[in-house]
Amino acid sequence: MLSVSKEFTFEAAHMLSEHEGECKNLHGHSYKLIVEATGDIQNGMIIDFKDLKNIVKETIIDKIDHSFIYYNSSKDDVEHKIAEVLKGSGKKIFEVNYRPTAENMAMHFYNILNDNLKDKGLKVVSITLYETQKSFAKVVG
Ligand SMILES: Nc1nc2c(c(=O)[nH]1)N=C([C@H](O)[C@H](O)COP(=O)(O)OP(=O)(O)OP(=O)(O)O)CN2
Ligand SMILES: [Zn+2]
Repeated sequence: MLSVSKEFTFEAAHMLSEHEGECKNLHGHSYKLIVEATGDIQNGMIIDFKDLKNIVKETIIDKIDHSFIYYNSSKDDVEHKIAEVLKGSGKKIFEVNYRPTAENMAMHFYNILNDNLKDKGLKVVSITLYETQKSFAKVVG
């Protein structure tokens, strides 16, 4: 199978309130997202890398970069208070209905991109999301 991939980076903060270790604290990551897509070849390309970049930027990166990833059904009141303060002062929040682990975020990004690329006759082969240099989650479609 022939595919194309593009890498993206973004910075974001989150907290894993249920985590028993350090990750229950508010902290940030320099995330790396790798998007792999496939489809028929037209003019020698599955999709122009520039077009793939624009889709991923518009649907994900621009919304999440330098944000607080806020789990809106968190059982942790502190998380809601942080989000409230940030929202109240016009700071950037990326609101989700799941605990923002690498696994859940990778699944969310897979669904967003699959929906968007479908219109162009393309399919997401895999989404890889690095949370740290050594830890990542991967979804294979
Ligand atoms: N399966 C998962 N485990 C953990 C996740 C996750 O999303 N999925 N996330 C975290 C924390 O967000 C944490 O910030 C990252 O954890 P970790 O890889 O342990 O980070 P370290 O930099 O400490 O890694 P080392 O390899 O030990 O340096 C926790 N777990
Ligand atoms: Zn983390």
